[in-house]
Amino acid sequence: MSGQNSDPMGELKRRAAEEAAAMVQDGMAVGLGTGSTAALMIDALGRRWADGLRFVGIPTSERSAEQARALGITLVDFSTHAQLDLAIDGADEVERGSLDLIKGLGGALLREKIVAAAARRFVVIVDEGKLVDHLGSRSPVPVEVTPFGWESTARQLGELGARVALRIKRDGELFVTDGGNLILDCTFGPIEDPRALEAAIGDIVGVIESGLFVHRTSEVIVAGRQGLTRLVAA
Ligand SMILES: O=C[C@H](O)[C@H](O)[C@H](O)COP(=O)(O)O
Repeated sequence: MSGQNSDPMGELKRRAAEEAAAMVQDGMAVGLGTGSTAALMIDALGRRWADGLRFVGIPTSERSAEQARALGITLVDFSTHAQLDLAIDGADEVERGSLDLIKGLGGALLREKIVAAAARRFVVIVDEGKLVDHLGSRSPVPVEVTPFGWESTARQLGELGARVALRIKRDGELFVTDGGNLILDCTFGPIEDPRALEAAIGDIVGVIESGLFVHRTSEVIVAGRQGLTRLVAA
C-alpha cells in the first residue's frame, strides 16, 4: 500500500501545523508548544528556519526545547523576552464557540499556560476529534500540584466534584513534570462554567496550575475530513 494516503488525518494535522508555522515572521518571539501536534509545527518551523527565516523561540517543555535545538532554532527565555508575539500549541479539548481549552495530557500545562499568557496571540492546532460542546466531555482536567501534601490537595479537588487520579507512567513510575511536580487528573464530566472551576481549583493550596485555559485562545486551526477550518475567538 502506498504510504502517501495511509494516514489522511495525520496529513491534515501536518497541514494545519504548517499553516500555523506560516504565521511566524522574521524577528518574532514565538512560544513553542508541546505534544504530537506541536511537534509537527516545530518541524515545519525547522524547515522555514533552514530556508532563512529567523526568529527566537521559548519552548514549553524540555522535549520541545530538544526538538527545536536539534533543528538549529535559537531559544531564549523570559529574562530577555517577557512578552511574545505569538504562541502556537496543541490542545486536548477545544470548546466550540468560546475556544476555551483543556491542556496538559502531555504534562506540560504549567509552562504552556505561562507562555500562552505572555503571548499577544495564542494559536491552537487540533484535529476535529478534539472539538467538544462542553469542556470535560472526554478529557480529565490535569492539575499540576506540589509533591508535598498531594494527598490533601487531591482530597480537596475531590470536594469540587472530581474523580481524582494521580498520574502514573506506563512503567509504573510516578509522572513528574519538567518543574518537578505531580499531575492529578481530575474527571469532572461536562463543565458548565470553566472560568469558575479554574478559579476554584486555583484557590486550593498545593495547586500550582490547572489545564483549563479560559479566554486565552486567539484562533484555532482545525484539521478535519473536509480540510482545514480556522475558528476565531468571538
Ligand atoms: O501537555 C501537553 C499539551 O497540553 C499538549 O498540547 C496536548 O496534550 C495535546 O497533545 P497532542 O497534540 O499530542 O494531542
